[in-house]
Amino acid sequence: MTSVPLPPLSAALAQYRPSAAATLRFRTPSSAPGVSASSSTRARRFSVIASAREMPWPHVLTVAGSDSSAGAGIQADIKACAALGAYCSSVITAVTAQNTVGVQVKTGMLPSAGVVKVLCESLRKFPVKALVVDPVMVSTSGDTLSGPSTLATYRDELFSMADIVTPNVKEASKLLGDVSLHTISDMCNAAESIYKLGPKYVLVKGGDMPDSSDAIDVLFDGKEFTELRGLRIKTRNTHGTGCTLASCIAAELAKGATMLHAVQAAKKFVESALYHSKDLVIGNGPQGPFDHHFELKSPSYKMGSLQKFNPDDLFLYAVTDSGMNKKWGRSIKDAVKAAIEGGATIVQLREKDAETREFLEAAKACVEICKSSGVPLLINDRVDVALACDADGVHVGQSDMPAWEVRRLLGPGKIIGVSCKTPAQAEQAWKDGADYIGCGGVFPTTTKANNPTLGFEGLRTVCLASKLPVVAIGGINAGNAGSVMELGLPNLKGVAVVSALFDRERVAAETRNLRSILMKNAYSRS
Ligand SMILES: Cc1ncc(COP(=O)(O)OP(=O)(O)O)c(N)n1
Ligand SMILES: Cc1nc(C(=O)O)sc1CCOP(=O)(O)O
Ligand SMILES: [Mg+2]
Repeated sequence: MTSVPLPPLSAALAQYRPSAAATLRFRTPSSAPGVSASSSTRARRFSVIASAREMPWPHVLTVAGSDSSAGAGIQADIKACAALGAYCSSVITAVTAQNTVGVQVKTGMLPSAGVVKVLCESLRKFPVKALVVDPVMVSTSGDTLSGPSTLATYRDELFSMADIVTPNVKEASKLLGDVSLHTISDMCNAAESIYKLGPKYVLVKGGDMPDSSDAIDVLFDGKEFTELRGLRIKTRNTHGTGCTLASCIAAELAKGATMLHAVQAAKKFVESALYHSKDLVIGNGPQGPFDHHFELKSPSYKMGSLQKFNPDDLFLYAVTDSGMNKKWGRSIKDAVKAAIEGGATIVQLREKDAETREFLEAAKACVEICKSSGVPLLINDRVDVALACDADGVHVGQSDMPAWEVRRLLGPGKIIGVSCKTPAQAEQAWKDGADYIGCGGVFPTTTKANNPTLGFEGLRTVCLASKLPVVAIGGINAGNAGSVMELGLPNLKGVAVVSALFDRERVAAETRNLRSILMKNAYSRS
C-alpha cells in the first residue's frame, strides 16, 4: 500500500456553492468478488455526497479510497455516478493494491522519480502486452506537474519500455530541453527526437498549437509521419483530454487494434465527447471537464444502437437523379418514398441540375420521409444543403470538398462517404474521418460522364486496402448485382444504384426486386 496525503477537503468542496447541501456518509469497505484485497482496504472509507441544487449538473463529491482493480472504491463511485447521470469528483484517502488478472497499462501522472523507478522495476518483472505512456508533466491548463528528476527518469528508463508516448507540445518541448514548437514540422522533429529515446511510437498532440482551425497530431513510427487531423471544438471543457486520449488508445490496443487504428479511434472519441460537452457547465473555473458518457444520451443509443452509422445500411443504396425522375414525371420526394417502400436501406440526393432553393425544399421533405422510416439520407456534394436540411450526411468525390473539411463543417455525428478508385484514396478517406467508401465504376455507366470503369479487380483492390466499409457503384442492376456481392469481400457492404431504380417506371417494384436478389445472395453466403 502507498499512502498519499489527503488533499484539503475544502479545496474539493470549493466548487460547490454555499447553498449546496453536503451529507457525510460513512461506509466500511467491501471487497469485490474475486478480488484479493490488501490490508489497506480495511481502512475506513467514507463518502461525502453533496447535492448541489443550484448547479446545472448533478454533482457528487466522493471521499474514499482508490481500488486499483476498479471494482470498488473511488473508481466504482465514479462509474456509479456516471451511470446515473451525475458528475463525480473525488478526494482519495488511501491507495490500495488489489488484483485481478490481465494487464494493459496506461500511465498517467507519476509524481516523483521514485515512483517512475518503481513502475519501471514492476514492468521489468511483469511485462505487459501494451504500455501507453502519457508523460503528464504539463496540464492542459499549463501547470507544470513534474520536476527535472522525474523528467530524466521518464527519458532514461520508462520511454524505452513504451509502445507509445503521447506528449502534448508543451510536454514534448520540456522533454527536449525547452525547444520551441510552433509548426507541424517542429512537431515532426520533436516526435523523431523522442522516438530516439526508445518508444515504438510517438504521438505529439497539437491541440494546444495556436492559430489552427484543426487539432493536428503527429504520429511517428520510426519511419513515417502520419498527420492526424481532428476538429478543434470551441469549448472550455477540455480538462482531461490528454488522460482520456491515452486511456482510449490503451483500450483500443487491449481490444486488438493496430496502433494507427487505436490512435484514430481515440481521437474520434475525444472529439465526439468534446463536441457533445461543449456547452456543459461544471464548476466556475476557466477549464471544465467533459462528459465521457455522452453516448448514453444520444437518441441512437436509446434506440439500441451506439453507432451513428451502421455499415449494413449500405446494403441497397438508392442514389437519385433529377433528370431521370423528371423524365418519368415524378418529384424527388415521390422517388425517395418509392425507393424506401421498395426496401432501400440508405438514400442519397444527387441532384446535379437543381437550383439551390428548390433542392433545399425537396431535401427537407425527404429528410422527414427518411427520418420517419429510419433510413439515413445523404446529400451529394452540397455540404450547405446538408447543413440546412439537417441531413444525416454528405457524399463527396475526389474533386469535391475534402472529407476532413466536410467533417470539420458537419461535426462528428454525421455520415461522410467518399468516392475512391485507388488504395491511396481509400487510405486518405479513412485518415480524413470518412465513414464509408463508394467504389466504382464497377461496370460502364452512362449516368456519370467519363467515369473510368474499374471492373471487379479494381473494386477488389480498393476493398482489400480499405479500412472502411465499401459500397460498389456504376452500372449495377438486377442482372449483375449478385455477381458483385459474390466477390465475397468482407467490407463490401452493398451496391449503390441510380438508373436501375430511377430510370424506370416503377421505382418501388424495381427496388424490391433488387433487394430480393441481394438478400438471396446474402443468405447463400451466411
Ligand atoms: C455511393 C456513391 N459513390 C460514388 C459516388 C460518386 O461521387 P462523385 O465522385 O463525387 O461523383 P458525383 O456523384 O458527384 O458525380 C456517389 N455519388 N455515391
Ligand atoms: C454517381 C456515380 N459514381 C460513380 C463512380 O464510379 O464513382 S458511377 C456513378 C453513376 C452510377 O449510376 P448507375 O447506377 O446508373 O450506373
Ligand atoms: Mg461529387
